[in-house]
Amino acid sequence: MTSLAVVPGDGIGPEVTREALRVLETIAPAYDLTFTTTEYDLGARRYHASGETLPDAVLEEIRGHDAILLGAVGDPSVPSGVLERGLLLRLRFELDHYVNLRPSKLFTGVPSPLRDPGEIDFVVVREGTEGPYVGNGGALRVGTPHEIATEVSVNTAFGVERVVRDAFARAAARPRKKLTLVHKNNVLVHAGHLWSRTVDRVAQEFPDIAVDYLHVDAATIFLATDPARFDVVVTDNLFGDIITDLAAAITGGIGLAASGNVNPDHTAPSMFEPVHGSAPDIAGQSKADPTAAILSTVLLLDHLGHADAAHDVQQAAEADIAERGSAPRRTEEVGEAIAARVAEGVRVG
Ligand SMILES: NC(=O)c1ccc[n+]([C@@H]2O[C@H](COP(=O)([O-])OP(=O)(O)OC[C@H]3O[C@@H](n4cnc5c(N)ncnc54)[C@H](O)[C@@H]3O)[C@@H](O)[C@H]2O)c1
Ligand SMILES: CC(C)[C@H](C(=O)O)[C@@H](O)C(=O)O
Ligand SMILES: [Mg+2]
Repeated sequence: MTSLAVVPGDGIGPEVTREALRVLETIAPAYDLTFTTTEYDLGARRYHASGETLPDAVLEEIRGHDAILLGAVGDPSVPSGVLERGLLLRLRFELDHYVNLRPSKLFTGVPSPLRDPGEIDFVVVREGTEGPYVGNGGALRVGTPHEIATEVSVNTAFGVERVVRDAFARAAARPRKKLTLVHKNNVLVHAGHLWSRTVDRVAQEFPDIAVDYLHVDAATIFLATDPARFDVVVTDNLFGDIITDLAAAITGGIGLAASGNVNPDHTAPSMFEPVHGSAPDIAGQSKADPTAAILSTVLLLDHLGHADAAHDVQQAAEADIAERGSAPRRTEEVGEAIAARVAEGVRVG
């Protein structure tokens, strides 16, 4: 019995989460899995009704689950940052999701905007609990011409080392055995040198891994011109946020990009969600591609130790992606098609 906390959230979040759950329910019987789901009404509606973003008691309830499936958070009716920080980042921080795992693969049949993309298959290991995201800042003389705003990036030896170790272990398990540190150590010398020194030190324990370094600005050049050079990328919270939207764009779009907020030590449930946001511009119109949410369930299944089930869902999604034409499909059509392929694969297998 696997207990899932489900946070559909805002905008297209509920639309894509519904399809992800449909696929999980389809794969479950083939592997004798049982998912019990508890849905949490968190996001803009709750905020307007009660002023709450993530009450402590709800956080503790969520903590009691095996994993979390999240849709997206954020709404134009709520001041920017309230839900993003108060709900999404709070979950990542409180549940110690220090590995934000974001795989990027150019699937067969997907047109890349790059003229000559080559083979794109890399994973970004984005630090998830530190950096400029920690909320260490403030503003003075707000609204005056003399306003001063700070947002201090916090990087600890402990936090950097644990995510760097995780990235090396992932690189060691992949055939190309390459790790690229992406930072900006020519300018952000305090944080950057901590990251570089940590990578150099941990590298000594992984002599088979080829280690590379790119400044983040140059990394965007290579993501657009030679993405095949990347295998495992390790980077800080903010750089990882930015380069993974670019990574999604070069591999067919944000509708295909999955992520896991992973607590590798299993001291709290990990959380799986598409890389994209609540997309208010298309919300409520069944236009959202649920593939990213469905591929996030692959990461969820893998994390919970159900590699075979994960493989089946991945295959079903990739088969659908390979054969989808350019005609727009409704959100539920895509979910139903992938679920049907899961069911078919299950029957055949
Ligand atoms: N993890 C999250 O919950 C998360 C991630 C990013 C942004 N956000 C929040 O979402 C809100 C909107 O942010 P944004 O506009 O910068 O980013 P966004 O990812 O929501 O949308 C960017 C563009 O991509 C499109 N898009 C996104 N997902 C899609 C899908 N599944 N299928 C088809 N098209 C899709 C949107 O229509 C939009 O044009 C903000 O409140 C932001 O803070 C939340
Ligand atoms: C909404 C925001 C807090 C979030 C982030 O910056 O991590 C989002 O952009 C993402 O990529 O998951
Ligand atoms: Mg982002």
